[in-house]
Amino acid sequence: MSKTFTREEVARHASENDLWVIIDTDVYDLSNFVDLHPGGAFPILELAGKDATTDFYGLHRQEVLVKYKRYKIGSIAGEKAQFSIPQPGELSKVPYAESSAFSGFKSPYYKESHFQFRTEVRKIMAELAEEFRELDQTDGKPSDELMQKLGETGLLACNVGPGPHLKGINIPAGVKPEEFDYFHEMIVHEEFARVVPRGVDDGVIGGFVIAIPTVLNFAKPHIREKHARDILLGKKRICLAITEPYTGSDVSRIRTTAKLSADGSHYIVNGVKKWITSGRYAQFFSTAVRTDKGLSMLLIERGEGVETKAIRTSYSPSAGTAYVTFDNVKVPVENLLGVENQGFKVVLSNFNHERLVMLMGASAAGRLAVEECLKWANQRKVFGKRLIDQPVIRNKLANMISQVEAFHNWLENLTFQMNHMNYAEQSEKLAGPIALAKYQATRMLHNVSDDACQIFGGRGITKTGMGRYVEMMQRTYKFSAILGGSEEIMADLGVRQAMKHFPKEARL
Ligand code: HEM
Repeated sequence: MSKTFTREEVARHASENDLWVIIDTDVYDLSNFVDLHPGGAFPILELAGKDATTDFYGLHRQEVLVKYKRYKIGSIAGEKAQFSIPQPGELSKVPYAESSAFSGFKSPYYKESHFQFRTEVRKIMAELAEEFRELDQTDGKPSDELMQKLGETGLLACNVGPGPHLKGINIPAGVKPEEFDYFHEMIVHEEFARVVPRGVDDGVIGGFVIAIPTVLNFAKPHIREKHARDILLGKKRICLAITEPYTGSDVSRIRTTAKLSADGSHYIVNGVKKWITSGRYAQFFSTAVRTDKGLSMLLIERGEGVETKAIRTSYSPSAGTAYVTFDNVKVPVENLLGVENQGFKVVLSNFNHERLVMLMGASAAGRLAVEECLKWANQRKVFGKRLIDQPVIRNKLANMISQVEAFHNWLENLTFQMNHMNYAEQSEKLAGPIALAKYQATRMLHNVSDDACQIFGGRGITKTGMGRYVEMMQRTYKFSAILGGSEEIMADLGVRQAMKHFPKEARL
């Protein structure tokens, strides 16, 4: 049992060398920390021996108390704590912090297994949270151990939807592969977005999510057998190499060539690729090339003639964004993905899923901004009042909440359609709505991020501390508006797809 003290006892420890403070009902001995304190000694000295709760929560995130729990020596006798530190896996009780089904509202979409699954995934992610955050601060590479841990927990494989690739995978909460659906997948992306800074997330799963389906669905069976499992278990890494300096969304204009050797045993690949997410870390490049009569996809293994160098983007070096050069790279013909000259089919095949993944992450990112702002507005005091007591702040929050909720409801509908349509129907009916939803998602992020930053003020543009999430969001949300089909192309595609189904007989 932890020690208890009276407030009078704490008050007796009020000098620089013997310095205790009370935060909520816990007592901290900061004598050895005062000179190490990142905020300097002065603010703590002023509160030596006193209750520092209000000042503490005005300046620190609660996670600081978890990180420095070694300084806690006990609690105040007979007093009940006002604030609780969430346990791993626990859902937030802040209004709108969880989607409605997870905050006590009725929903037609989720079964018991989804609730258990979220709890387990949240626990796993909580264990890794500090490591992810540090990667964003240090611009580090997601380590092999981290990738393997994600692989072992089954979470990497759960990032790419339901399907035969889940056979033999240890899915959290004991979900059976045949039970796993797109709502389970949504939960995975939401939980990643809650914990993993956006750029780091791209370094960890961004490249993988868009590339592994090309192997699972189009590689020759023996090539799939040889590599897919290692990639799903985080032992090897893969990226998708399509865009080039000359062409982003306009895939038909790529210039990288693959010429068949005279004996027909391999292709010789030459060309360059740009903005390749996690390319710096990848052993495999699922690559769009120009063959004699069209576009083809090849699985290229890192080796002689393959070079990657870092592109300095604004979100995070941890994303491993690369400029890739292929210089006379020999690729065995068996590494062809799909059919020669029909690579477009491979490229297009995963667009709906890739965008859906981005929507799921975007939804959770917007929601987390709401939670952060509600907490901050409730605890931050200015001009003698809490921020939430200012109508202008409540108006911004209303704007944020309504956009997040509206978007999430659409997303749940689309996810439901994914669960109940076969691949052909998904391709036929969902490309337009998913494109429009992506357009809507990134407009939502733009607005939410802007409001959140104004609510957090200087902290919203500071990488560490109270506003670190909002700063990260400001710095990264644009990536979702550009990658996976730019906002403008998404909007246009959505309307063009709708017009394909416009009835000829309809007139105003
Ligand atoms: C358990 C006790 C405490 C711990 C572990 C702690 C730890 C920290 C840490 C890690 C930071 C850096 C946060 C960042 O990244 O921006 C910080 C900043 C700061 N702390 Fe503390 N602190 C404690 C108590 C206090 C108390 C009692 C005060 C009194 C007011 C205080 C005042 C400050 C100030 C003024 C800053 C700078 C905040 C800013 O840059 O906006 N701290 N503290």
